[in-house]
Amino acid sequence: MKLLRAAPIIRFLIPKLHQTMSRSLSTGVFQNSQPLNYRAGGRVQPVDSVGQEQAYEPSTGRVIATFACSGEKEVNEAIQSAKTAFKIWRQKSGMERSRVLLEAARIIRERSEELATMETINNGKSIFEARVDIEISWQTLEYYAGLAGSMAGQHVQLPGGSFGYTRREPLGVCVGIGAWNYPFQIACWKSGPALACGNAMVYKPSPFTPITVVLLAEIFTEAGAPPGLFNVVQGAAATGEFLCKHAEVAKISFTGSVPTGSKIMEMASKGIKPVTLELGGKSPLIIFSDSNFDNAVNGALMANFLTQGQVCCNGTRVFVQRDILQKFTEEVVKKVAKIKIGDPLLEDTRMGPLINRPQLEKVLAFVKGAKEQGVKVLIGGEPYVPADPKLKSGYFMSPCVLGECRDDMTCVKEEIFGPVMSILPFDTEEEVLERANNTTYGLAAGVFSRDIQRAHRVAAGLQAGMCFINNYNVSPVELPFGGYKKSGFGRENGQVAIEYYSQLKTVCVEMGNVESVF
Ligand SMILES: NC(=O)C1=CN([C@@H]2O[C@H](COP(=O)(O)OP(=O)(O)OC[C@H]3O[C@@H](n4cnc5c(N)ncnc54)[C@H](O)[C@@H]3O)[C@@H](O)[C@H]2O)C=CC1
Ligand SMILES: C[N+](C)(C)CCCC(=O)O
Repeated sequence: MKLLRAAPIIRFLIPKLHQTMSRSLSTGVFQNSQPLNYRAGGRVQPVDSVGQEQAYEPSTGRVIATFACSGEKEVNEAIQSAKTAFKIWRQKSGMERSRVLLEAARIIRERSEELATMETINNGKSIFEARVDIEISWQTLEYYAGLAGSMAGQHVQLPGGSFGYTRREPLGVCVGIGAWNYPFQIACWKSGPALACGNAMVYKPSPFTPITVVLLAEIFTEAGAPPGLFNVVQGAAATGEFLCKHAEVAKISFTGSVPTGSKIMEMASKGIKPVTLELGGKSPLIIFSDSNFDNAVNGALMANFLTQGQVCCNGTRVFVQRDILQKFTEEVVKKVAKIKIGDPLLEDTRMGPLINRPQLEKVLAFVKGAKEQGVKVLIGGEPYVPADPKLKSGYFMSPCVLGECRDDMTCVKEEIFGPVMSILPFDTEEEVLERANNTTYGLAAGVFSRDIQRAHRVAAGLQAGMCFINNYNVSPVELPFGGYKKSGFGRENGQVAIEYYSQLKTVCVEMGNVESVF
């Protein structure tokens, strides 16, 4: 059982366990030729537009898709398409919805190599990681398929034979707005519970990663979803705003940065629409000297370098108890030096390029600023040019570890969203807890210790929605995920996500006569 849950990570760490499948695509060849909008059960060109965007293959810098950003009319078309499907879908029993989700999960599993390849081409993460993302994605749909059949209300007996009952009802047309770091997985984290509860969805991926979400839309249709149940519009902020302001949208679920989250909440407030916000973080990872040393080192790597460090829940502030600081730092640096950077579609690559040039420049500027503030760059933090000539225009950098950091430095306070780990020494539990919590964010946190009482005590004291003990960045779909403080609110995954995609109706039934007071 334990092994099953840990399967993605084990595969990640022990590559040979995964069967290499033949792949028709290699880096530097994919070119999108199909429409990227999806509504009423098919790919369409948008009926109007607000500008144009280009999507890149980050490992080569090539443009792989040029597309129109959906305008107000197209957004409305997608919402009307969702409304049509909602009328059919809301009438289905939980078991009927479950079957569609299970079939979608099966198709994703069957096509996982193709989906992982496309995710790698458009996002830049290594094929190894993309496979894990796809695995988490179908597991999400399976999990919510499992819950769909058992969603139920409550029956309450009242005096005189009267009674009441509650019905768990869908919200209607839900909007999902996604980030570029986990394009397919984020779409599954949102659509899984949304559809299980009987809603329809209009989804807007990040304009940097428009490709794989449309494949998900096709998969839902193939799995038997009514046309319009899951629609895709493409574009950036303007398209997102049309969605958030639309009167017929019942709920918005957003993953992205804090400033955008704040704007979305503001727009949603005008229509009294509920929102789920999965925002950024600057999460602490606390390593006590009594930890299992190798696990702690591996935990710090998992907390910082997945998806080139572009992960909202990354544990980028690594607090290390002073007596093991030197040994820990040396071991981390030794392991970081071995991370294989390069073509993300190659089996042995563990780090691909960042998402785009501005992101690369932003991250390198953080490292430069950190140096100016007095940190010691222990390794990396430089642009990286792979030997393969086709990768010379890719957005690569070497993974970076910063030593001699202080809590007041910019690199320790701000979300970098790149492969940069800051190491900070500490002495006592009380001190480290206070420093760990001294941030406006609260998405995740981690603690490594062999002292179980201390580990649980520290986890209880950490102001973060997702706390890991003796591991980091595993994400079983069964467990709720979401933030405290400015990292957002609402939860994805776990049973609780149902609460965020449904509403409760109370029906009060009188079995006697109406006793009027008039
Ligand atoms: N917490 C997380 O998982 C993520 C955090 N970030 C952080 O945000 C920084 C900027 O990345 P972006 O992709 O620009 O993030 P963003 O927050 O601007 O974009 C996320 C999504 O929101 C959409 N969007 C942007 N403005 C909008 C608006 N006014 N109304 C509705 N939708 C809107 C975007 O098109 C995208 O689909 C990154 O460097 C990183 O620091 C980015 C992506 C994910
Ligand atoms: C899968 N995991 C835990 C590494 C990251 C998921 C959160 C995100 O969208 O950044």
